[in-house]
Order: sequence, then structure tokens, then C-alpha cells
Amino acid sequence: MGLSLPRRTGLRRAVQAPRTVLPGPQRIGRAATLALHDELALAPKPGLVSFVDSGSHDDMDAHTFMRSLFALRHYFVQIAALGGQGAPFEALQRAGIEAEARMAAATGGINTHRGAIFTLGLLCAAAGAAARAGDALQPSTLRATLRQHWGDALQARCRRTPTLPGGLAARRHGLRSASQEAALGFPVLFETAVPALAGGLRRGLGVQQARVDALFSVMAVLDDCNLAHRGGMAGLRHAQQAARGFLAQGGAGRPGGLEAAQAIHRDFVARRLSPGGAADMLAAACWVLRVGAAGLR
Ligand SMILES: CC(C)(COP(=O)(O)OP(=O)(O)OC[C@H]1O[C@@H](n2cnc3c(N)ncnc32)[C@H](O[C@H]2O[C@H](COP(=O)(O)OP(=O)(O)OP(=O)(O)O)[C@@H](O)[C@H]2O)[C@@H]1O)[C@@H](O)C(=O)NCCC(=O)NCCS
Ligand SMILES: Nc1ncnc2[nH]cnc12
Repeated sequence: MGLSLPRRTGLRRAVQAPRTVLPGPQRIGRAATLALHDELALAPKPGLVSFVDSGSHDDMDAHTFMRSLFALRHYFVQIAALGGQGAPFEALQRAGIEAEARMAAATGGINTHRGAIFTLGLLCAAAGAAARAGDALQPSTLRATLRQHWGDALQARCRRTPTLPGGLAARRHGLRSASQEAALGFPVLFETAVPALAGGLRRGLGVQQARVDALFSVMAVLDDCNLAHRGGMAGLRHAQQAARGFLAQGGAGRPGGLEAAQAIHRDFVARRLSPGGAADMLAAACWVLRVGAAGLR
């Protein structure tokens, strides 16, 4: 016999019409700060800064990243709110430039999170807009909302002459820059990083193993401009091959997988390679899972 509930009670309504409570700017922005912490806390990460060591970097460590993270926490809430208001790209850009200034003040001018300010900022704006429209924050919705609201402006910005190291390296080597990746709706994030992370967790990998595999999956395919800036095309190709080999051998979940990742970390440090763009994609994937309906971490 079916469950019989009295008419017009809150319980009856709850059973009949389960509704997802969509996150507001506070939760969207807070998830971004937590996702950046997820990325920082992960180890081993080839060449990148973690709480264990500073990888290929001698000008920054985990404390520098924590100061930067703390300084950026209001920015992600602010840009999610701007997205919810349907703000034009120029307003997002202003918020992003102010956030870069706060990062520089907090780190003494060191570039910890410029790429993340851009990537996660745009994603928070898209989430703000989607939530305001009543849409659940599924990956496909986030991607479509980003392109629908700011795709044209992002395309237009790709035509500007680059001045920063990543953009310059992209132009020199004919790679897809951070701006181009954004204009395409972050294909590597939505087609590689998120499926790798969510798939690993669904297969029963631990959080550390799933995140390591997601990072290597991104490294295998992303035109990481930091790698090209520091190591030229040889450095980028070396990193991509190392990542592909690691995944082909079974990734982080196999016996000895984390030790193999640690050996690749040592190799990158010896070569001064640092996949900062891939690190941003991992943080963005952690954010997608944090704000999404899947409830995966
Ligand atoms: C659009 C901007 C992001 C400018 O980008 P541009 O490409 O012109 O230049 P960079 O800022 O140099 O590079 C972009 C950063 O994006 C990350 N990244 C790299 N490759 C990719 C990629 N293929 N796809 C997506 N993202 C990518 C990466 O950021 C991370 O690494 C940085 C740390 O690296 P590190 O090697 O330590 O640092 P450097 O100082 O650069 O080099 P060294 O001398 O030390 O070797 C760190 O930032 C990570 O987050 C790239 O660095 C943007 O700057 C811009 O226009 N901002 C204005 C604000 C705005 O318009 N916002 C829009 C709304 S939010
Ligand atoms: N953990 C990290 N180390 C170095 N560069 C980065 N860019 C983004 N995250 C990073």
C-alpha cells in the first residue's frame, strides 16, 4: 500500500515536489576558495607548489598561496553576484583586475592565481547567472551559460595582442591560450577534467588518487602556457608524454601509482617545469563538483 499523507502539509509538499535549493553567490564563491585549497593541498603534483614542497618555484610556497587565497575569497562571491545580475563582460573584467591587484598586494607581487582569477571567476559568474535563472548547476548548464552570456566578449578578447608570459608563449608556439580556452567554454575542463575526476570517484578511487588522475589527464591534453613559457615546446611535449605514460600504466590507483607520480614531480623540478594551467583546471573541476548536483567531492 502507498504512503498516505494528509493534504496540504509541508511533508506532503516535500514528498510530492522535491526541489533542489540552488546555491547563491556566497556558496558559489566559497566553493571556489575551497576548490583552490583542494588543488593546493594535493600532493604529489608535478612541479607545483603544495604543503609538502614548492616544486619548481623558488619565489613562492604554500604560505604565499594561502595568503593569496584569503585575499581572493570576497572576489569569487562578488563575481558570482555580478553573474546573477547579468553584468556585461566589462564589469567582470573590472572585478578580475581588482582581484589581481589584491593578489599582488597579498603576495608581494607574485603571480599565484592570475589564471584562476580568470577561469574560476568566469565560472562563478556563469554559476550566478544559471542559479538566478533557476537552472541546476550541472556541468553542461555552466558551460552553456558561460558561452551564452560572455562568449562573444571572450572571442573578441582573443584578438587582442598578448602582453603576459602565458599569452606570449601561446602566440609564439601557436597554442590555445587561457583566453581561447575560455572563449571555447573551457573544453579541457568540461570534456577531460570533470569526467576524469567524477569518473575516478565513481569507480571508488580515494579523493587523492582521483585528483591526481584528473590533474594528469589535463596535463596530457592541455596547451599549458606555463609549460611552454618555461620549457618551450620541448617542455610542453615532455610533460604531456609523462602524463600519458603515467595514465597508460594505470594512474594513481594502481599499486605504486602515487610513487610514480612523485617520481614525475622530481623530474619536473629538475627541469623547472610547472603546469600552472593544468593546476587551474584541476581546481575548476573540484569547484564544478562542489557546486554541482552530483554531491561528489
Ligand atoms: C586573460 C588573462 C588570464 C591573461 O592571460 P594570458 O594568457 O595573456 O597570460 P598569463 O596570465 O601569463 O597566462 C594565463 C594564466 O592562465 C593559466 N593557464 C596557462 N595555460 C592555460 C590554458 N591553456 N588554459 C587555461 N589557463 C591556462 C596560468 O595560470 C596559473 O599559473 C600561474 C602561475 O604560474 P607561474 O609559472 O608561477 O607564473 P608566472 O609568473 O606567469 O611565470 P614565471 O616567470 O614564474 O615562470 C598562476 O596565475 C595560475 O593561476 C597562466 O599563468 C588575465 O590575466 C587577464 O586578462 N586578466 C584581466 C582580468 C579579466 O579580464 N578577467 C575576466 C573576467 S574574470
Ligand atoms: N599549486 C600551484 N603551484 C604552482 N603554480 C600554480 N598555479 C596554480 N596552482 C599552482
